Amino acid sequence: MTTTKISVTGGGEYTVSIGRGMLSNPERTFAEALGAGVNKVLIIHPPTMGAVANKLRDQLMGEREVLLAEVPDAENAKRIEVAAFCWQVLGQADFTRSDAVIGLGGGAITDLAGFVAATWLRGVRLVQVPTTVLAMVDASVGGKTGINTAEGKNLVGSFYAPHAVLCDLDVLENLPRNEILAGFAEIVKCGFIAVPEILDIIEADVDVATDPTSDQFKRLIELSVGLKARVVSEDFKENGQREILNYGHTLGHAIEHAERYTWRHGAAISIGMVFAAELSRMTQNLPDEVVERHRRILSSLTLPITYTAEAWEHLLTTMKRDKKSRGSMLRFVVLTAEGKTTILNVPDTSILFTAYQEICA
Ligand SMILES: NC(=O)c1ccc[n+]([C@@H]2O[C@H](COP(=O)([O-])OP(=O)(O)OC[C@H]3O[C@@H](n4cnc5c(N)ncnc54)[C@H](O)[C@@H]3O)[C@@H](O)[C@H]2O)c1
Ligand SMILES: O=C(O)C(=O)C[C@@H](O)[C@H](O)[C@H](O)COP(=O)(O)O
Ligand SMILES: [Zn+2]
Repeated sequence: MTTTKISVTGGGEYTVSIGRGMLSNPERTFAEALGAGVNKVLIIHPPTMGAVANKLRDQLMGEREVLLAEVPDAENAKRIEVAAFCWQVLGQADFTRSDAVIGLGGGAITDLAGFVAATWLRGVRLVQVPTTVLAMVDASVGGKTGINTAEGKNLVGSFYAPHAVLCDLDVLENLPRNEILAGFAEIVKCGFIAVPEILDIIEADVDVATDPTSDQFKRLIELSVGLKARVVSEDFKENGQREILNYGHTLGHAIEHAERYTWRHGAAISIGMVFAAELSRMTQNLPDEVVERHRRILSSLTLPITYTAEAWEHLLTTMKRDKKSRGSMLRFVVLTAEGKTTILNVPDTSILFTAYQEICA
């Protein structure tokens, strides 16, 4: 299989490589990705990637010193204590500005590793090696890094572009099916906000589309990364256009917070997208069939599309802390048509409650 290379220019120039065999035969690919002059590398990984990280360390050792930092799994990695542990490892091993961090894992790990690389000595080289569908199509690209706080999702972070992103599709072989499907929430997001071809491919045959060995799967990864690359290259720091990538996230992040970060990100934003579609129907005359298409496609991926009525007040409180808010004004990404977005300012939250009732279980 040929490796697809997608260029990104936001926050620096780098390439996202999508292919196979990069981890089983890493020496050349990683030497190229790390670039010249790197003497020390810290691989940050979750327990599930321990064996892969060990093997990678052994293969990269020699030319450079390679250390591992195993951190807690999933959202438990996105905590200030875990970032502090990584800073301690870097400090005790005398990492300098010519050294590098590799983020090897799902989106939680690439967000954490990005944050650690952005903050250590105010910025060291970062190579992202995403190992989930979600991290390949979204989290590893575009330079949003961050951790959660008790008050909300990703409330602390920075924009810090990687030096390279390596998506080795072979690593998905052991990714549980529910994680593959959760990652598809972000792929569906790309479909509704800008690339309807994505929706057609999933609808044509959901089993083939979600099979990591199929051509359709690779095409979906490429289409999603391609969209993200275009958007973040134009608006790295989210001053406008980049907000479209937050479709479904205003409510989705509030659900993750309500569930104390135990839910999969993709599951929460699946519900968030149906909510945003309902809001779009009410305010932008988005046709019923587009709203129903959200429900049909997300359900075909076994993703949730409803949430509990009792949670509303908590969700509203949390949504006010969303990064798109300006003062007391809540702002939502909504659709004017399939593939077309706009921003909805919401001075009066009663309309949000009406839309929420449409998604209550
Ligand atoms: N920075 C961004 O632009 C951006 C974009 C989207 C999402 N995110 C963030 O990404 C996170 C979600 O990422 P995620 O869905 O990848 O979750 P995750 O990182 O929690 O990984 C999901 C699970 O898969 C396991 N895993 C990872 N790779 C595996 C593999 N190859 N084989 C077997 N198991 C594997 C992990 O150990 C974990 O249990 C959220 O924190 C979200 O906020 C960030
Ligand atoms: O890259 C972006 O921009 C996104 O919004 C992509 C989202 O899928 C991602 O979950 C992101 O981390 C959300 O960012 P936040 O600024 O709302 O925390
Ligand atoms: Zn997301």
